[in-house]
Amino acid sequence: MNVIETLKLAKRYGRRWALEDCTLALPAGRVVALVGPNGSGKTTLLHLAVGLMSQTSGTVTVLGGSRPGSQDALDRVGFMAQSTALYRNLSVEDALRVGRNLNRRWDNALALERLRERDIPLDRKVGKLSGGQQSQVALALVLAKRPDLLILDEPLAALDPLARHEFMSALMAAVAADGLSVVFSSHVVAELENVCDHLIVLSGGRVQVAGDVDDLTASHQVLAGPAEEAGALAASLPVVRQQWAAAQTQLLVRAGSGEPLPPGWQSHGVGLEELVLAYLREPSASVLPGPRPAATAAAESKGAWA
Ligand SMILES: Nc1ncnc2c1ncn2[C@@H]1O[C@H](COP(=O)(O)OP(=O)(O)OP(=O)(O)O)[C@@H](O)[C@H]1O
Repeated sequence: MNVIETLKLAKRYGRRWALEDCTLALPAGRVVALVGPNGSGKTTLLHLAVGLMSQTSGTVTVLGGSRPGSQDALDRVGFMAQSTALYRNLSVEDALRVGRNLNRRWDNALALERLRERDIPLDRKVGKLSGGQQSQVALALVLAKRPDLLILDEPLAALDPLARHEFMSALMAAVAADGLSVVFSSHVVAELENVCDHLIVLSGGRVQVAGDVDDLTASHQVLAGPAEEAGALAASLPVVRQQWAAAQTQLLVRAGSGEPLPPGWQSHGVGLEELVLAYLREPSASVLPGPRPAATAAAESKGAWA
């Protein structure tokens, strides 16, 4: 099952396209990182997936075919907006009460346990808590919905490094305990490595990279060697990014040809951060090896997109 599936999804604000020709299939059971520069369309994509706005064209479904905003999706999708969107004048206890009244699958005991573990006082007004505590309250509330899919829009943006670490630990513990699927957008590229197992990079409203992290890192490598031979080598390989340092050149390439490297050249593997930064710096480079959405396959078999 795909937890989010889009087919040629597009959104226009006035005359400006925020998202274009977006075809994705995000498999269940993964922690998906959605990365891209400011204004690349991350929030737009997430808001379309939770049904907070409607698309200009194309389709989007969640959890194997539900329409965003439908009762099934409302019950099973948890969403944490960019600004945690809590009522600042409510006490934590009252925020729990509101959640309990609004959600059919609400697990109050789970929320209380999470808050107690983090020493968050239930009688304190949400607005009087620190930013880190507020994000922990928001996480406790959204997890109390017992979602099958959790969508988080830049959950780390306002947090210091320690609070970021605590937030991600709490999130990963919940993923391990409940097996839920997570999609989150983030600018904190350095911290994705140990967290996500699927990656989407958006650039200028278009999908630039999509795939499982293991596949992406296995299908790229860095070649380093003398600058004078770099041109000929680069011409024969799919180069994502080329960098120069003194007499050395580094090429980040997609799966090499298997041909032996010229003398003086070495290759090594690539980490997720290096890979993401290379694609962010080269918006014209693209790799889309992710699984084909079922909807795409169905449409193609009917000749709809021929
Ligand atoms: N309500 C709106 N009205 C008009 N244009 C909008 C609106 N919301 C977003 N946009 C534009 O759509 C594009 C994509 O915005 P979006 O917020 O989806 O990007 P983002 O990748 O989430 O950015 P950031 O990382 O800064 O949060 C941007 O050019 C933005 O200016």
